[in-house]
Parts: sequence; structure tokens; C-alpha cells
Amino acid sequence: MWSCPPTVLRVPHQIGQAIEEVNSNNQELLRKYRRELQLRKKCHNELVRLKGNIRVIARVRPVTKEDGEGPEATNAVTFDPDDDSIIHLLHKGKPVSFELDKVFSPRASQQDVFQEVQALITSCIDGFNVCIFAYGQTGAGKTYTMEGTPENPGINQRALQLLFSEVQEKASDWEFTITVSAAEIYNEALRDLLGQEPQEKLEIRLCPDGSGQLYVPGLTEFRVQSVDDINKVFEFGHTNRTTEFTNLNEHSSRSHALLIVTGHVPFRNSKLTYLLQDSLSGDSKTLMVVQVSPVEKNTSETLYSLKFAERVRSVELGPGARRAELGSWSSQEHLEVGGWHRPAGGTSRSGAGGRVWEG
Ligand SMILES: Nc1ncnc2c1ncn2[C@@H]1O[C@H](COP(=O)(O)OP(=O)(O)OP(=O)(O)O)[C@@H](O)[C@H]1O
Repeated sequence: MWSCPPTVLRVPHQIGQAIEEVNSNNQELLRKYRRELQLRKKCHNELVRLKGNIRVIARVRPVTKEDGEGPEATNAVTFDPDDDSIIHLLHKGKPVSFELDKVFSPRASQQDVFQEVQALITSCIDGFNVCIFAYGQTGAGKTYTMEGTPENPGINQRALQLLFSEVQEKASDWEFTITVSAAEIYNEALRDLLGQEPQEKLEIRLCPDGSGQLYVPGLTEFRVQSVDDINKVFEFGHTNRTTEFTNLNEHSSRSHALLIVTGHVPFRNSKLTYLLQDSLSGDSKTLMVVQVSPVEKNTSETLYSLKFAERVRSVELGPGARRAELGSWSSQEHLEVGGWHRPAGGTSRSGAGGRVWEG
């Protein structure tokens, strides 16, 4: 007969204790991990809320022939090689700097600018209302950025192409309809660019469903199935816009063009989205592109635009407050607007159309 030495007898007990300790450490780590995870999620949401609801970027156009020659046409805008959110302006011999979310120099391509916008279009498919607009003095490049040229299209075209390709990818799981409307606000009168009676003035009304959203009764909506369809709609809208006026400069300086795309998923497709429809429709994202002329003779206007852009960007109190800030524009400001949004809920399409104007 033999007996274990006491140290050997203690081993199972020690192993048990060690396992217990490891278990309890694991539990503690798991608890800390979950707490950190919650915190990270909360911080991320907060960051998205503060940073994502309105972003302000600047785009400086190249010097063009129309800028003329001489000291008035010299370049007054410079950039920071180490920080692409800074823009420097030389105004009456005094240097002034501004910080925005991103600054594009005249060398930036349409694709470079669109890359900055791309995530917003995806957000639209995810259920956010999206408003993208260009702001700036006449001739600063708003139309070029939003519409572009047939060879080098701007945000509107690229966004729609992306929208269609994303929708087609999801087509087997989701049912989508996309409709477009185009309107012009000229001298405070709202006109339907796609309607039979483009001269007729339309009204902006509060949606009768009590959602608090705005809409435009009678605004024509075309259901579109491809980018080609959209191009036809654009062309039609453009004709209605430009043939009306002989003095294009006067026209341009008093008019705001709006393209409204509605990215509609019937909520009934999923019980979850049906149940959550209010939450899914309850937020919106906005991108402001402040357009900048680079030349000396425009520096007073440029200074004004950049100051305004910085002010919009600095309001961090949430979407409501930012909208209030945006709402302080005078009607004479120059805008090109593209709005991508989805209707207020359910399967009804009535009520679509208004939120774009809130920005
Ligand atoms: N990034 C750019 N690259 C090349 N050309 C540009 C760029 N931005 C603007 N331009 C050119 O500058 C001129 C003025 O631009 P645009 O018509 O877009 O200005 P706008 O702000 O829409 O003016 P308005 O308010 O009078 O309608 C146009 O000839 C346009 O092609």
C-alpha cells in the first residue's frame, strides 16, 4: 500500500481553484467587453449624429476665360498640403482661413467629388432622407457640380446610376419603385418643370396625414426604371427651365433648381420594417457643397459663402437646430438641390416631395 504525498493531494484542489479564478476573470472580462461595446456603439451613434447629419464641403472651380485678365482675375485661394479640410483666402491683402469637412481644389474631378457623396446615396437606400445641395455665388460652379456635362456628369447623374445599380443588386429580395420630380423656385414661385402647365404656380402644404412633412400637391412624379428614363426626364425639365427666359443671367441669379427622387420600399415587405417605419423615416442627412470662385474680384462673395459654410458646420446641436440655421437663408441665395428621400410611411406615395425644401 502506498500513499500520495500531501503536495500531490493538493493539486486537484489547486487546479480547481485556478479554473475558478480563470472563469471569474473571464466573466469579468466579458462584462467589461460588453460594457465597452455598448459605450463604443453609443459613441459611434453620437459621432454619426454630430458629424453625419450635415456635412459641409467646398469646391473651388478653376479660373476660366470668363474671369478675364489682369489683377482682378488673379488667384486668391490656396490650400493646405497637409490638411484637406483647410482653405485659405486672400481678401483685400489679408489672409483668412476656414475649416470645413473637406476642400476640393480645382484639380478635383467629378468622380473625386462624388466619392465624398457616395455614402449618402447608400444611406438613402437604408431609409434616410438625403438632401444634397450646392451653394455659392453666380458662376461659382453649382451647376457644374450638380449636373455636370454629358461627357463628365455631376452628382445628380452619378448618384442616380449608383442608386439604380444598388437597387438592382437588391431586386431579388426587395421591391422598389423610384420616382422623380423636378421643380424650380423662381422669384418665390414654385413651378413644376415636368408638368403640362409649367407656368402654373404650385403651393407647398403640410401633409394631411399629420406626419408634419411638407408636400407639393399636384407636383408631377414620373416613375423611372433606368438611368435612360431619368435622362429623358432631365432633358424635358431642362427645356421647361431654359426656354422660359431670354435673360439667362437674370434667370440664374433668382432661381433654385430642385431634383427630387423618391428611393420607395413598401414597408409591408417586412414585419420588422413595418413596425419600425417611424424610426426608419425619422432622420435625414444633408450635404452642402459650397462652391468657390478662385479669383480676386470675387473674394467678397467668397468670404461671405465660406463664413456661412463654417457657421452651418459649427452648429452641433442636432438636426433640428441645423435646419433652423439653414432656414435663415434669404430667398435670393443661389442653390442647386438634389433630394433623395422616401415617403412618410406605409405604401402610400402621397406626401412625398416636401422635405427637400427644409434644407
Ligand atoms: N470644376 C470645374 N471644372 C471645370 N469647369 C468648371 C468647374 N466648375 C465650374 N466650371 C465652369 O465655370 C462656369 C460657371 O459654372 P456654373 O455654370 O456651374 O456656375 P453656377 O454656380 O451654376 O452659376 P449660376 O448661379 O449663374 O447658374 C461654367 O462655364 C462651368 O463649366
